[in-house]
Amino acid sequence: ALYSDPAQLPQKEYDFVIVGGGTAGNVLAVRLSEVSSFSVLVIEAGPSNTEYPEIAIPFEFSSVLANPNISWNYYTTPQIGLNNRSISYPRGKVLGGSSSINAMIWTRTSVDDWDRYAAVTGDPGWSWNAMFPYMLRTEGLVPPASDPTPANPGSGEFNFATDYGRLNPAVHNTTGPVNVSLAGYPGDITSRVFQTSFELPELFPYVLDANAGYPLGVGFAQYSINSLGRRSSSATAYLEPAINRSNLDVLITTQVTRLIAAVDSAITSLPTFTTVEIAQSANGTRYTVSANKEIILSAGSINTPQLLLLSGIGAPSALAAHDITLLVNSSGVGAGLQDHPSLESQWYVNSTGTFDTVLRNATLQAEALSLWESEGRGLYVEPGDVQVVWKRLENENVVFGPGGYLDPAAGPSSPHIEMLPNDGFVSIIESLPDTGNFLTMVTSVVSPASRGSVTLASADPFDAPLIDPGLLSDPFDVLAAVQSVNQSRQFLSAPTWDDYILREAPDLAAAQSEAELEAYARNGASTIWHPTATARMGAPDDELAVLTSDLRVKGAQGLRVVDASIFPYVPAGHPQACVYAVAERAADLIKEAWGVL
Ligand SMILES: Cc1cc2nc3c(=O)[nH]c(=O)nc-3n(C[C@H](O)[C@H](O)[C@H](O)COP(=O)(O)OP(=O)(O)OC[C@H]3O[C@@H](n4cnc5c(N)ncnc54)[C@H](O)[C@@H]3O)c2cc1C
Repeated sequence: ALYSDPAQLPQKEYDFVIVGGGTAGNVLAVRLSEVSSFSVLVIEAGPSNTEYPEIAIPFEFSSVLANPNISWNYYTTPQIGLNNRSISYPRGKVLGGSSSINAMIWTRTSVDDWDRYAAVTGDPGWSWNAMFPYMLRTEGLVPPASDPTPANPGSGEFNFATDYGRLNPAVHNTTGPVNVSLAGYPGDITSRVFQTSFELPELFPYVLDANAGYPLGVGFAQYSINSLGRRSSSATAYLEPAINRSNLDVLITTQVTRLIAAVDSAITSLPTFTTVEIAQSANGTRYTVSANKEIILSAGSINTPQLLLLSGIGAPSALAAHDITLLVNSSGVGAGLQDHPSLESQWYVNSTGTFDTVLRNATLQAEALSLWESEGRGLYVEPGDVQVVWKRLENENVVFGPGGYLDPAAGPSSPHIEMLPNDGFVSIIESLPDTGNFLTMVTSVVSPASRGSVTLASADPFDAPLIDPGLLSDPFDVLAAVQSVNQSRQFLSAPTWDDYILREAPDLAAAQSEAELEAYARNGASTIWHPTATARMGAPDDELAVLTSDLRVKGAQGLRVVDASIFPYVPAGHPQACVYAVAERAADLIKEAWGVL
């Protein structure tokens, strides 16, 4: 059942206490409560997703992510690589967590990404082949909104209405909880993006399905969106159907303030975490709830390291600075934050068919919203993009050759760069100009070399931690960001764009020399919101690994981390599908540990 007041909770003890009803937390809640003898409590700091119906509208995601009632409203520290700018750093604070506020792009990344996780942890269970069944388990592929025709491979000329060679059904599952679909609205540029892969096949080959482990090329993006054009989140896909289970309780609008080790911990060699302290506000009453079996931290890549530190798990100096008693010496907590720097570059286009036209016209917006509501059709069923381009750097041999950079990508199947062609003006920094129609290339460095950190600003759990993603702090990432702009220009040089592209937006047009492009990147870059690796798993002898490969906190008992913090490297793609798959595997690891699998 759902509770919003800790005083109303029917039990003080559960087998499993899950901290965070977000992407991973809800998967665990549902999988663990499948075992009728387990009792499970989820504690979520934010409200219920059902109180915010706009969460369901894909096209509204940019206002949803900025809604202060369902986000932690974080900012980064001044970023040296971004000319000392502090940038907004939204994280979901609502049931579903960031899966309720994200841009819904669904990518499993590459074979090499997963095989690297297996290699660095020494656990073959994290390899692509071993994780593939979990990627399938979480997914329920459905036809896109307003497009119920089954897949029908085609090639060459692209016709949105009849050509469905847009994914490979053999690598998908139709029966899992999260609805995944292709974009349900054709947009203005879809056929030209597709055509580019035929006009420049050496540079931008067509890839039928980027979720088959080999993403490089131009392909149709997949989204966590259902056939009615509604967002599918861990709240709607996992939690809602299970919320009435008698062995599952969910407590919302309540923050876990620290984890408490059992008093008799001192007599065992490792502290055993058995209890969570919770509160609804900084000065509110503190309550406690206990876990008979395990506490599972699924608070996300910012709040998980914050909670570990607040609970005495971290580097001795980081804890001493805030007078927190050290229980577990773990210097990797918060240390390895990795994120994807992104840039938005705009071109003026010779069309009125982009979404800019709708965004400037309240009547058209109301019509689009009503079409979405009544029929699940039209512009509002997708977030503004349809396809995605995954690329490695040009002149790789030069970039990574003798005297060059170390290649931060996991291997040859992993991209360095992502390009997302958007059907209108998209910018985190500027608002929509009064006139003109646009194409935006949202580009990101998806295999970055930079790393940053999450540290405590104070010992008060209601204070935001210090978030330093280190964006563009490594020179390789600057080079890759510059190349992402060069490659966008190359992409739009295909003949199919000749009668469509008018000119570059002024700030882009001014960025021509290497130095100008670097300045353009540093002035314009932000994040595509993929922080990871703040409590990473690793091999037993890896001192900076916070977790063993079965996601237990090293040096402690009774405590696991299951969320985006666990990745040793940021996945070279959008991480949500990876987080779901990790949580599915984690549920099996936990069931196995307690003898029910
Ligand atoms: C704006 C945005 C856009 C994105 N776009 C995409 C995309 O298009 N595709 C993609 O694949 N990925 C995207 N991502 C990333 C992806 O959504 C995340 O990597 C993923 O959802 C993280 O899952 P998680 O379980 O680690 O954390 P979350 O889903 O964030 O869950 C953590 C939960 O824990 C709760 N919590 C935190 N601290 C506490 C506490 N102390 N007590 C109680 N509860 C707590 C939070 O409120 C939250 O609900 C995006 C992210 C954002 C923010």
